Amino acid sequence: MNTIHPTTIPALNKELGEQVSGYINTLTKPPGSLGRLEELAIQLAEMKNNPFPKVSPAGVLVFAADHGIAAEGVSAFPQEVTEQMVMNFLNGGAAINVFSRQIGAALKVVDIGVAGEIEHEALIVDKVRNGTRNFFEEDAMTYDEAVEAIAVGRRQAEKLIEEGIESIILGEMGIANTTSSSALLAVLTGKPVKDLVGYGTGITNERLQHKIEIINQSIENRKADAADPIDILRKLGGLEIAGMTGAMLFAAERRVPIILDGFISTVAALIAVRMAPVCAEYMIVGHQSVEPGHLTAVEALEKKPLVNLGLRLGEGSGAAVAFSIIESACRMVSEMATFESAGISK
Ligand SMILES: O=C(O)c1ccc[n+]([C@@H]2O[C@H](COP(=O)([O-])O)[C@@H](O)[C@H]2O)c1
Ligand SMILES: Cc1cc2nc[nH]c2cc1C
Repeated sequence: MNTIHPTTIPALNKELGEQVSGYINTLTKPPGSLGRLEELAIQLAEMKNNPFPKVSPAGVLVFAADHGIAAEGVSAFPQEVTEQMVMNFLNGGAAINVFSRQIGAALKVVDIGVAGEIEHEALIVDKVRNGTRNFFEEDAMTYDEAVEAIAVGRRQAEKLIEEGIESIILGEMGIANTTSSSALLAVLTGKPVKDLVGYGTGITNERLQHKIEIINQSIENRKADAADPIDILRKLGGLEIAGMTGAMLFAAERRVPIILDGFISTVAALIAVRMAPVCAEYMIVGHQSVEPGHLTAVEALEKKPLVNLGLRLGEGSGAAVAFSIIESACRMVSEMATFESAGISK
């Protein structure tokens, strides 16, 4: 049996945070006037153990996988779209390609569990299996498969971090993964499914009711142990979700700031945090997704999204758009003049 890699995530350097907070008050602006940018700058300094942290260049890791639960008619799109969108990522035409180029981020696409076989020189194939099983009928993954998918995430994050990225965005692509994420979140938080489920890629109201019923019945069928994040993940999860969880744990171990995207990414984050609570300290929620469960997941992490732009795409797109705000926080500390250096009276 595979075993989960033990995590050794360092605590934040709070003492340095205090010093950076003092320094920010010497910059040429009324104290506190840069609001959340000031909080971000302090949090990043504490994460990176550096008073002048950098988040550029960012790395974007997109994990793609299929879901057996798609067979229950829970998405507005057919399963093949997962594979087709992977080709679009590889050809540079998806939203995440555009936004990654805009922020100068390296983008890697990992096939961790797409149903079909995709061949492309730029695709990282690190596949655990060809999609999860239909969790309405059986466990989505075996214990070994879930642990392997987490290990894939760790391995791919390590490769990207070794290339010198200063922050990481985890994105995903997987038709039906809002169904999986809603089921995971319901068991993780104990909240009613109907309060968490949304339209995903754009289903009708009628289908939404069907999606809620499928999730409720699946939760009853699978009987996941609410106190065991791996049991929940393997029974109701997705391979790309497990991959993101593993990548987040690894990034936190290396003190690399993690920028969360939407609903699926934040549910993966909550699993990582249930496995290793200190991991939450390394996370920043980039944006608030339209998917209703997202806010529940964000609140469970005790976070606040940076922006709300009405996005519900996934791929890491919202995190990439929010990245510039985080970059501004870094530049504020490293580039602004102090009252003393600028000769301005306090
Ligand atoms: O990130 C989000 O908040 C988000 C919200 C709704 C949909 N998505 C994306 O849409 C796909 C899942 O939607 P669905 O309807 O097939 O479950 C998957 O590829 C996600 O990346 C993503
Ligand atoms: C076209 C399309 C693009 C996506 N990107 C992430 N999830 C997606 C789902 C669909 C349907």
